[in-house]
Amino acid sequence: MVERLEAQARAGLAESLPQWRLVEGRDAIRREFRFRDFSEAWGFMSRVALLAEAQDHHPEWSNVWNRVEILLSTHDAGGLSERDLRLARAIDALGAQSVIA
Ligand SMILES: C[C@H](O)[C@H](O)[C@H]1CNC2=NC(N)=NC(=O)C2=N1
Repeated sequence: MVERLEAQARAGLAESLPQWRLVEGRDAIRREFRFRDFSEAWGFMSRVALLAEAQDHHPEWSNVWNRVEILLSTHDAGGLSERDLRLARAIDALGAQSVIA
């Protein structure tokens, strides 16, 4: 059973994951990544897909050419859990290499 995040972890989100934003109307976080072109965006998505499989935790996402939008929430918990934070941190580490600032 996956537990939803406690108040303390929520309060620290802005500091622990500064590039992610809470989604309005839903217990989820999102971040948009931009790359040089589609090929780099797709390469990033491939790496994220492998991560997601390894963590058995999967993003809701979309891609438009060089943009990748990722939303994280834990379906099994009905909202944010530590699993989302763990995946977000790992995605940040991947995305840092090729994102256009
Ligand atoms: C059975 C399997 O472990 C679960 O369905 C996993 C798979 N990936 C998942 N991904 C996300 N985002 N939330 C989940 O609750 C979830 N559950």
